[in-house]
Amino acid sequence: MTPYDSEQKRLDTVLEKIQDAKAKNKMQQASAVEKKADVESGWKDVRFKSSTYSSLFETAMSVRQQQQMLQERELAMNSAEHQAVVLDRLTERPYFARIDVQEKGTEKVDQIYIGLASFSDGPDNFLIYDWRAPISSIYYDGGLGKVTYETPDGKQDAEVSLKRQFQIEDGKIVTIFDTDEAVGDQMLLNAVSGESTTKMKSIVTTIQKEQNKIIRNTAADLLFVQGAAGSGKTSAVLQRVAYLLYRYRGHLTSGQVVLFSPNQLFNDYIDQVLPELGEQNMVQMTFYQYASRRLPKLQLETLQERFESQPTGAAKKVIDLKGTSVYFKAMQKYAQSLNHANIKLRSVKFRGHEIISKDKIADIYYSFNDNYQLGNRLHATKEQLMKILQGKSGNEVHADWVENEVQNLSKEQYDTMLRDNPREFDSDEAEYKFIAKQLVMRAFTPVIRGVNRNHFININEQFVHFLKTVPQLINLADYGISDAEWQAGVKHTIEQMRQGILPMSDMTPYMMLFDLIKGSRGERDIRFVFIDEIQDYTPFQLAFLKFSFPKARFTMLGDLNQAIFTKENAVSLQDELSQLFDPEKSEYIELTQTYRSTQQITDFSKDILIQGAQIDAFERKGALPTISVVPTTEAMVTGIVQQLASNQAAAETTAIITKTLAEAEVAYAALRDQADVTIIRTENQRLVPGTIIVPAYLAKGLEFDAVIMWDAATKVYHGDDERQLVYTIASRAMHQLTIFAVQELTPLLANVADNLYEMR
Ligand SMILES: Nc1ncnc2c1ncn2[C@@H]1O[C@H](COP(=O)(O)OP(=O)(O)OP(=O)(O)O)[C@@H](O)[C@H]1O
Repeated sequence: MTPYDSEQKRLDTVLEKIQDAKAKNKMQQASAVEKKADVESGWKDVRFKSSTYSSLFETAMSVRQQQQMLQERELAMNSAEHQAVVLDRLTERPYFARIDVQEKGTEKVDQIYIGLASFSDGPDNFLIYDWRAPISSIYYDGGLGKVTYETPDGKQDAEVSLKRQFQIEDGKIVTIFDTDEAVGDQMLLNAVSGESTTKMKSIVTTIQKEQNKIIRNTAADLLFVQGAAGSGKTSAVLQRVAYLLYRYRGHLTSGQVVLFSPNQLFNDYIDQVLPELGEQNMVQMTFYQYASRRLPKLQLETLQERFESQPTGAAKKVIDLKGTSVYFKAMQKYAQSLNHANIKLRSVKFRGHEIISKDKIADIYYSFNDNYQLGNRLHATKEQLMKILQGKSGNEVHADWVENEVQNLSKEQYDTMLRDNPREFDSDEAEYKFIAKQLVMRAFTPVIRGVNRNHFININEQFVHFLKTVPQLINLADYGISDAEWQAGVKHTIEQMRQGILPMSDMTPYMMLFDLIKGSRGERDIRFVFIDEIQDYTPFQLAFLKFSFPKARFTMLGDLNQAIFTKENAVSLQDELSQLFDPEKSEYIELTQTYRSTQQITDFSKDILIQGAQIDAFERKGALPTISVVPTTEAMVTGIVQQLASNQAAAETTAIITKTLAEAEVAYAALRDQADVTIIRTENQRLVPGTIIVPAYLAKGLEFDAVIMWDAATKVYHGDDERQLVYTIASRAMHQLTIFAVQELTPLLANVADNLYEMR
């Protein structure tokens, strides 16, 4: 029998067993549904009686029991349902690889078939191994011969005698491919040659050795991945989430994994990968969304505003300082000092009148001894304030307004207030008192809530006070900032805050200061935090995130070549991180091989950079990028329309990438009557199939078959600090890169070697 025949025979057997399992699963599901229906009918027996406290308690118990039973049944049903989904998936594609392994010390050679999920027809008889199982790692890690792999019990030695890859379609083996390398190049080429879609796909069959390291790392507190554009950072990290959910099954849920992504479009782009792998998506958000959730009342500067404001001179220096770890430390020092003086307060008011003055609150706040931490101090202050409020509310019963309100109650209102209370009072006075007390309590509720929510801390004033104190905490001259320049910055922030706006550079410090005053202990439930495009975060933001998720392990991905916001700061990022995380528990991995683009596009993009990190193109041939310098915008539009038609004929999805939103609008106005185009204006928009027009800062992390760069002229891209932006734009293209410039090509592209592009 040829290997092909014997593999097909085995496949037939496995598929049959999967069918059997499906039939069994159907029965389990039916019985789970039945049981759930039984429980649901039990609701009829739950009586709602509430005339006395004890019967209320009894009802609650019985409801609780019903809920618990329902939950259990639902769980059984879900796991049966989940199993059904897994079985369906396995029917479609049972496995994609096989390795023959002999573990050290044993005689037997095991045939390990690897697929998206495990499948066994009896205890310990695995017909398919999950790609995340410890032994499956061998497949990704190396070729034939001696190998070592990690198991939960430590390292295991083994010998690999066969590595085989399969392509299976509709239950038939289409190709078999034996290899002695990690993952055969041919297979990888097949995988990356496909056309782009609006959704990212999983890379489970072709994970590369270096990526496998990222995916399976469980030891590091900080895993830092530097990788060129298109080197599969995002892909690896999504596989890593799937791996972690598998590895810590039962102890980790997808809700305890957070991914900070560059923009909402990117969230959209990647949201199918985990479901495709049979897992639920983790929590995904942008830093901006995170901040907005925490500061709902303030209007935060948006990505567009941040990108397009491009401050220079002193303003830029001030902003840069606010992103440093020095600033972070200064803030911590400042917060400490609040234990002794300068806490900014607001009086507590009741019905428009001050009932506890700022001075009184300050007296309380500073009445606790020196070893109180800020959090305890605040807590103890709150307790005192509550006591005071309790006393005040007792006295308030006799106030005139209460008497007035009691008089003005309608009969319905009055009766509602008496509901569930014995109607007989000893005296009219007792009844009056009862009603009055309720009115007072109702009026005090917002006051109590306000105290509970720390409204007596004047965080805005406190923040401004911090800003004003900075010159005493940091030697501004070290950052080339004069006192006057700093004060001008403070003034700007105050003006913005008066309008309810918080500038981007103040956003994180503001949250941090409030957290410090509250003694916040962070979100301790979150176990893994992923940050994509790390080069766009400031050291302050990273320190803040570490503080906000104290129990989490961090995976940070970035490409220092693509730092479009922080620019030159990016290089020092690694040093900064070593201050935040124990170097012993930090791991740095570099991905240099790129998969996204053709060799021609990668070589071209690479040449845009000066002193860029290493980039190795994957050998996939394509057309040279083209550059057209045209006399007018009209000529550019004509050229783009032609290019779009030719891309469309080749079934390539195109993105027209502009520098700013304003340019995107110009492009859209010029093109919309001549071609079918959609403009992406904000990060909250959905990605759609077809040609899109998008500003560069929203295209981060995305990829397209073809990219057309809108107006790469000198007047648009002038500064050397825009080099990374140009690189980011060029590296979004998979197969085709077309660049237009009106009148004069930007010097940032003029230096690219002549043989790397075609001039049109
Ligand atoms: N091992 C792999 N097998 C097949 N395809 C891969 C592999 N790794 C990456 N790719 C593909 O390469 C492309 C780029 O990957 P990805 O978007 O993860 O890169 P990235 O490093 O996050 O890029 P960027 O920094 O530019 O956002 C994707 O289409 C992805 O599917």
